[in-house]
Amino acid sequence: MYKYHCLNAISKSGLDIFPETYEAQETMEYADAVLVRSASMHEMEFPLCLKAVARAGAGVNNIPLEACAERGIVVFNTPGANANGVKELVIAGMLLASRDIMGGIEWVKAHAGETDVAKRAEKQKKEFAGCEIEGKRLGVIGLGAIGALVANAALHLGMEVYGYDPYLSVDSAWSLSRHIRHVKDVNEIYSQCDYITVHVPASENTKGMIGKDAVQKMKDGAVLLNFARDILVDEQDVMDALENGKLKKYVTDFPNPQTAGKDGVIVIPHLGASTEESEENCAKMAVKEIREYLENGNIRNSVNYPDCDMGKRGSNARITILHHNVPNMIGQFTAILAGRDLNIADLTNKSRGKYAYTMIDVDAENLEGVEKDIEKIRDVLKVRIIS
Ligand SMILES: NC(=O)c1ccc[n+]([C@@H]2O[C@H](COP(=O)([O-])OP(=O)(O)OC[C@H]3O[C@@H](n4cnc5c(N)ncnc54)[C@H](O)[C@@H]3O)[C@@H](O)[C@H]2O)c1
Ligand SMILES: O=C(O)[C@H](O)COP(=O)(O)O
Repeated sequence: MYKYHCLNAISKSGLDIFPETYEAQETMEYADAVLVRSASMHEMEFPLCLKAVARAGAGVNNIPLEACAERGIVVFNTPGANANGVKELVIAGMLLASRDIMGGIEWVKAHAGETDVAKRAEKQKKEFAGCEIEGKRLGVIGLGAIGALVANAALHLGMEVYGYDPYLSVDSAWSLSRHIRHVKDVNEIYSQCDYITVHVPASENTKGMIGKDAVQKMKDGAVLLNFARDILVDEQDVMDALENGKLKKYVTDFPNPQTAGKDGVIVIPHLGASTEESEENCAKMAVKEIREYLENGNIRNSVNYPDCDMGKRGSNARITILHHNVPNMIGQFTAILAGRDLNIADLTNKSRGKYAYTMIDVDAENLEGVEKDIEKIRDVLKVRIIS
């Protein structure tokens, strides 16, 4: 029986994929796997039994990736599973920044019940007028799952689209329309675009990437959209730019005391991925990743260990070893098996930075003592025998 714990509400259609051999737990204490959305895990203590954390979503800045790796906990995310939900909200964000739709709606609410509301609205509406996005230039920083969808959708809405991503993946490159202008210097986005939207992961490298320097280079009256993470933007610099009229609007999906309720800022309560479809897609993908890892040892879409796949486990026992990426590990593992006269049917080893993963299928059912012997090897972080 496997045990899992949900740190956030996870869509039922995903959890329903767990078979009867899985049991939900009220706490993490005895869990083999944890499912999480945005709950911060940085201050949490992890039990020894925990083997996997699946982020039902994209951003993993709420999870201590290295600490998990050191404890032999594989962290997964669900790439692209909520990208369409975010794309649609980004388009909405551009429209909300272009016309005072919200101001207009508030005005109607305030005058509800007045018999001449229709006549007064016709007089008042000039106060809420704005511009169209067709023909305007959009700059997309980060052309991954979300950025690529936003860029393509904006083209279809008649915008001219510039895209910047120095680490563009082959998959994203294939998905991008050839009509998107591939920009090599982000300053071109700052100086040329009417709308700028950021879709990069939050990390030490990207923190504060849009600050005073970037804002000063932007066109007067530009609109900045941030549906990625608030820490990517130096929001004090953006507030100053709104106050002095350099920027027209800042649209953000991340409320905080600095921006909430402030003039010129449209703050959405982190709704990018909060659609039925995105929540289902993320939950289903997260549950499948956990099952694949717990039942077969296969790692798909990890963010702290290499992906590694030996297919479904057959009648052989499968040994899986998470370890540091240092020399002579495989030699030590195979020596333990050779010493017991065990035949290796298949073996795979993959590495990613400081960490590596070895999977070994062995022609035997009884591997008594093997797990303990491998655990004793220096630089081994977690061993499992799936049989
Ligand atoms: N608002 C929401 O609800 C919501 C939902 C999903 C994701 N997000 C956020 O959006 C981020 C992006 O999501 P995604 O699914 O598109 O991820 P992704 O991994 O598919 O794409 C990220 C892209 O950013 C690029 N990149 C990295 N550093 C860069 C840099 N310095 N300059 C330009 N490009 C850079 C990468 O090459 C990659 O193509 C997530 O990390 C998360 O923080 C927010
Ligand atoms: O990174 C993500 O996937 C989003 O920010 C969504 O977060 P949520 O799952 O908490 O809505």
